[in-house]
Amino acid sequence: MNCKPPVLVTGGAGYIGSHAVLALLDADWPVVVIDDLSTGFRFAVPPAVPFYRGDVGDAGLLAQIFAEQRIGAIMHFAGSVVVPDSVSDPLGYYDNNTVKSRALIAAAVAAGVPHIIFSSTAATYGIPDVSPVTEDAPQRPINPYGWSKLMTERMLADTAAVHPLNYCALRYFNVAGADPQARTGQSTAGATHLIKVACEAATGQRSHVDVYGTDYATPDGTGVRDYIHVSDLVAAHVLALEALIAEPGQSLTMNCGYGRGFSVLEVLDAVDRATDGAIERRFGPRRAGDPDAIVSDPALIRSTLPWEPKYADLEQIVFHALQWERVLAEVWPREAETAQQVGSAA
Ligand SMILES: NC(=O)c1ccc[n+]([C@@H]2O[C@H](COP(=O)([O-])OP(=O)(O)OC[C@H]3O[C@@H](n4cnc5c(N)ncnc54)[C@H](O)[C@@H]3O)[C@@H](O)[C@H]2O)c1
Ligand SMILES: O=c1ccn([C@@H]2O[C@H](COP(=O)(O)OP(=O)(O)O[C@H]3O[C@H](CO)[C@@H](O)[C@H](O)[C@H]3O)[C@@H](O)[C@H]2O)c(=O)[nH]1
Repeated sequence: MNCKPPVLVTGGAGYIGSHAVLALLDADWPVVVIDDLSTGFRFAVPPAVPFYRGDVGDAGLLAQIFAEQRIGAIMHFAGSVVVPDSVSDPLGYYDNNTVKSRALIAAAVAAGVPHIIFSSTAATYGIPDVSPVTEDAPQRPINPYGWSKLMTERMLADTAAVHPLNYCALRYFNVAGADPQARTGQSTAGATHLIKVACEAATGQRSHVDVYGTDYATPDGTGVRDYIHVSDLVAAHVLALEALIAEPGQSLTMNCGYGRGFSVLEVLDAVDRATDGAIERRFGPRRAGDPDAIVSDPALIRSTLPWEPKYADLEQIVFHALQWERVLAEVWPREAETAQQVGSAA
């Protein structure tokens, strides 16, 4: 008999959340999803998983889910994720990421749900003085997105201090790639993430890739980031959940990255090698708010969790991202259409 309690995955129809659902199921955790499908896709969640289409800020719905499903832990992915949009619509971002996270935390406290894992971000560090970045580096976000996440980290810390709840805030660096079995991937329309954009260009869905800035203080002048494979990232979530359950008095805040940076040009070279192609590169000005380089120091997560990344390799990240792009182009548009028809009929 499976005695693991059901895990509520908020944003489980999105890019990272849908991988978390699969990782939890693969590890025999019962899973329940809440997602408003604002950027997610119903087809990304296996049909057998209980699915609530709704808002993570809806206290009544949350109370209903906690009672109906006997939720024992939450993985909170739901949110708005496009940094430039947070600059043009700060109140929308504070609402969706901060105010609704507050509602979720309050509902968890009211229902006695004892564990929360939260999607935080390297964007809470802003432009770091030193890279690799350790968790005790100053957190000075440079956009509302980063602030909206930092405030949620703070709410969790203050809440855990006075309620019987522990949490794990995972500060993701640059998430990329897709499920190696191509069961899910990044399906976001109009995505802005470099590896997704480059894979769309390599598969003929875009004419070119804009390279934002060539005068950064990096070896080739383009921005350097620490790309983490989404399957390794969600594996860390499952281990973090086990750690929270094992040590209920202890909360955790950890970077999620590999500790190795790649420049924009190195990423484009890797995609070219994988496809034996040559993506057109258009060199342009810097994008506002981009740091030169941001790379994680992964020492804490490596010493805290028995986490052994399986795909810590740019070639594999690109391979899986391209594999998903091909699946998405050929198969999923039909699925998406069907799912949308079902959704609108419901
Ligand atoms: N992708 C990255 O590189 C990255 C980096 C750092 C942190 N994160 C964080 O990881 C989380 C997941 O990001 P993603 O890349 O999978 O984005 P995504 O847009 O693919 O997924 C977000 C999901 O949440 C759902 N959602 C949004 N608002 C909701 C609401 N109010 N109620 C219910 N559902 C809602 C969306 O429909 C979507 O399915 C986000 O919190 C994001 O801030 C992502
Ligand atoms: O078309 C593009 C897209 C990106 N870049 C560059 O590629 C790098 C990576 O950019 P992107 O993939 O957009 O990621 P980031 O801006 O680094 O932000 C991501 O990674 C952060 C953590 O580091 C998360 O907080 C954010 O949610 C997530 O979007 C940066 O140097 C960009 O300037 C380009 O040159 N051209």
